[in-house]
Amino acid sequence: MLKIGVLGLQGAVREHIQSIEACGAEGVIVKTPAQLKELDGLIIPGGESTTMRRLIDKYDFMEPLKQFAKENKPMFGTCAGLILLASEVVGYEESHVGVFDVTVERNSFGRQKESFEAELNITGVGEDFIGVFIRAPHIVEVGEDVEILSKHNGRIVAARHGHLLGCSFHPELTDDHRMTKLFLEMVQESKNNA
Ligand SMILES: NC(=O)CC[C@H](N)C(=O)O
Repeated sequence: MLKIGVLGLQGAVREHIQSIEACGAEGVIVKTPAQLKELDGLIIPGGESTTMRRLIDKYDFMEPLKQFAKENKPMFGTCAGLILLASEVVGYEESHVGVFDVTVERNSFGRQKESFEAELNITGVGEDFIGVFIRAPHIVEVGEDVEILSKHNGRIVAARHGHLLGCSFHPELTDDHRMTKLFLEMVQESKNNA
């Protein structure tokens, strides 16, 4: 059985665990860097990226997270998690984990649209996926080898680069587990290749 961790420092952790379990994998709440060693894949959840970053530093997660990506272990960042994985964040000099070759902009859907739902078509997932956007970032630009999976109103809201996946919205907040399933397929693929 695949073992998927959810970084458990802050944010929508439990909902991701439920989605992972609904897809038939084992979900683990990750509280210490040592736990990363036993995982096949890791989800960085939505929440508040600045708070999560502070906790990543406080609990010495930064190097182990970079190492995890370097070992080609799949990572999936949702909303704030996407911001944490991105190689560039608009308006900030430094990225956070910085392993995902995309530029993101925070809170980029405007004040009047702090939170909304939208029907999305997502490559590899399907049509009519309800994306829940909460003070969501969007992807401004992607690197050469990054595949754009979905756009909303012309803005990129999901992308994949090899073993890395990111989306602007919160797939764990609906009962539609197709996005989690896509990630689990990536994890299985990477495990088969290892
Ligand atoms: N729902 C979310 O994860 C919001 C992300 C938040 N706006 C941030 O910048 O971290």
